[in-house]
Amino acid sequence: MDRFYLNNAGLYRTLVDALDASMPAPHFSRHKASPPTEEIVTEQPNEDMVVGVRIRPMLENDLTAGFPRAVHPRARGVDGPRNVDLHDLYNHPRGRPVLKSSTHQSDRLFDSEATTEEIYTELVADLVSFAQHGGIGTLFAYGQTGSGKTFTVSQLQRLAATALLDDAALTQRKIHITIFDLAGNAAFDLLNSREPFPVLEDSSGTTQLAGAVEHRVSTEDEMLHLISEAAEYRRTAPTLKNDVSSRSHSICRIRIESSSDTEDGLLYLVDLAGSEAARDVAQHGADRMRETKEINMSLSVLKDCIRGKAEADDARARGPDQKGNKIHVPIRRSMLTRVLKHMFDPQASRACKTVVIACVNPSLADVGPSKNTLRYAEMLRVPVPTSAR
Ligand SMILES: Nc1ncnc2c1ncn2[C@@H]1O[C@H](COP(=O)(O)OP(=O)(O)OP(=O)(O)O)[C@@H](O)[C@H]1O
Repeated sequence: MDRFYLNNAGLYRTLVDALDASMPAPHFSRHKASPPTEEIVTEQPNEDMVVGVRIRPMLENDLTAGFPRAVHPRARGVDGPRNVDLHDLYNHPRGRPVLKSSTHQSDRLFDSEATTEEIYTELVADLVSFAQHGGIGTLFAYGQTGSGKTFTVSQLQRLAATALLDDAALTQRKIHITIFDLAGNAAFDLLNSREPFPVLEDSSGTTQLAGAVEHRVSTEDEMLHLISEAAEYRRTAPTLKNDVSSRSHSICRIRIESSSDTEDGLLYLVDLAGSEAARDVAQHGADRMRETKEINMSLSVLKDCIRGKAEADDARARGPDQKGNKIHVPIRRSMLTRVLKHMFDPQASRACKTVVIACVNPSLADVGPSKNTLRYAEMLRVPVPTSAR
């Protein structure tokens, strides 16, 4: 496929340049929330579940190989700067290759030149403050291997550490950090030499990280040091797209002790394992194939849980006779969703806010996985009703 793209790079550029950027491209259908009821219900984006897209810059090896850029922010003024255009090239059996374009929606878009500081300010600072006030804030970075997830999350961890330990009011409160890896059905403590530990459920159904060491931190330097130590222990393996690809989900959990009787605030920063195409692992044998299958399964369960919870909330907000309680959220189907059960459990009482950053590599070489990432991101967006009369 790479050869096909490179051989037709000139034609591809001509076809993309000839497009009218102000016209919306046909976009993939997005799964809608529940069908309308007799009441009039207006919808707005779900503020508790924000989906952003980060387009990483083209890297030196994409540019030197000659791959054009295939992912672009939609021109401002038509459907706003939040949407992304993606142009793929298809081999036509009876003629020259044809361009197939699609537009994908997001709540917030960060193009290649955006800095992680901007992402922090616009999306993550709110989660940190929410956790400081006793809520549970969770950030996920999702995307194909080599799309910039680890780059993004590692910088966000540092920015969050600075914000938390810079805050004078908070220095009175105790802050604890745990960083661990989930690979298949096993959990490993990245702040204890990658020691495995069990994930258990207590009698009240709450997930417990039995044996994972929680470190109390009092200064920014202490926290940054622990974050660097954990990065050293992360499980990585080379893929076609990334020499140090993360083959596990890495979870940084920061607990902020409450100063009153209320529950402690929690902040989860999750760097998900790269969704990797089968062709990337084919040359690495059966173990890697199994690992990739497990990763893709857990990412699919994560999507089902995020959607299931949002749909249950949505149905409940639409009225008591809706089927909110009957929507199945498959929390138990993967270790990742069991660990993050608090987010998905329709019966959970604690307030949660979630941000997903879908990371994409803009190169034409990765256009297929980028499309999958953008579709995945769209599926996580479940609008909420704002009013009913
Ligand atoms: N916004 C960015 N600016 C500059 N370089 C970036 C950016 N995002 C990613 N990169 C670079 O791209 C490469 C791949 O990034 P990274 O390792 O974060 O990908 P990943 O999505 O975590 O991959 P995997 O899932 O395989 O672990 C790295 O060399 C990283 O430095």
